[in-house]
Amino acid sequence: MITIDSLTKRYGAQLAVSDVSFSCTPGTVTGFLGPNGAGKSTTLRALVGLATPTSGTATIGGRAYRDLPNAGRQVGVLLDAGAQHAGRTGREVLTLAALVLGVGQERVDEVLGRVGLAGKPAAKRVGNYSLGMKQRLGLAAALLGDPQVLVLDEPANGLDPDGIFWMRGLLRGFADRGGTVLLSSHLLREVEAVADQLVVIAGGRIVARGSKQELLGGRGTLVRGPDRVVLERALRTAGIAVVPGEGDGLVADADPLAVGQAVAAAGAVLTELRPAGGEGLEELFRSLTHADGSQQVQEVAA
Ligand SMILES: Nc1ncnc2c1ncn2[C@@H]1O[C@H](COP(=O)(O)OP(=O)(O)OP(=O)(O)O)[C@@H](O)[C@H]1O
Repeated sequence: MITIDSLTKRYGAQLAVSDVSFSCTPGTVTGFLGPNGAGKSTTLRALVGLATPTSGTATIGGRAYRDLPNAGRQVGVLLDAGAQHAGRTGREVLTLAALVLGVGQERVDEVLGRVGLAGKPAAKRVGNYSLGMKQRLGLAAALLGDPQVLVLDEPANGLDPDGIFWMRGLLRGFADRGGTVLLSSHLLREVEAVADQLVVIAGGRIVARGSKQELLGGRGTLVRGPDRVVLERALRTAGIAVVPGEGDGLVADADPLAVGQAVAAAGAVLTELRPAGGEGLEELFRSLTHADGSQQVQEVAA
């Protein structure tokens, strides 16, 4: 269990993180989302003892990271994949890490295979690795101690689509076996496919938090047709409440099957029928990641 409680971190006059609270439970993947400079890395660094909170706490299993006995056996951390020693081979990096952690050398081969670096890639110098290979090596190092918790900062950076798909499977499997995963990203869609819980940060503050279902699932069914008035009448006649949706759409308070049946019974025409929702968080996210880099912080119901 990861618990971030009223965490605030200042760097001089710069308030990097302000009163951030959330928790991550075993068996789940939590996506920690926010635009560049939002405070994700600072929060993760405070969690693993690399930044000292100005106030508040960040704990794992109720203890500060630096108070955990042999922390690497309990928490796998990947913060900066580029930080590996460029002159060592991938295998050497892991062999040294295994010595420090006190795990057997057979674990090195095991994790190399698990991240797809077994064989020739493991014998290459890290300086010659692509960013995607460095991410895989960083993940191998995080998994080496067979931890129950993973803390990963932008782990999909540099991975190609196959690599991203592979990583999702790995993280999902880790959580399904009871592990706790906290991963940061600045891309909503990247974590949506794997996370159960989402925490959105902007300008150092939490702006949305909840299960993926709550934040993206939305409620009701979005419908659109060539004649909005006819469509609305058909739904109301069937006893289905209707409110205006995005653009010229309508959001009906019923599941897609009931909505489709009501519309068919009235002989009305549909051009779109789908579960409503997601627009709120999408919209918030878009407004937080303007192309000009400006940020607007909005409070949304969490
Ligand atoms: N060591 C530091 N000294 C001064 N300011 C810092 C330091 N580290 C981070 N900051 C500032 O704190 C804020 C949050 O930065 P942080 O790196 O946590 O954001 P982030 O969400 O991880 O961004 P990115 O997606 O770009 O990595 C930024 O304004 C950043 O400039």
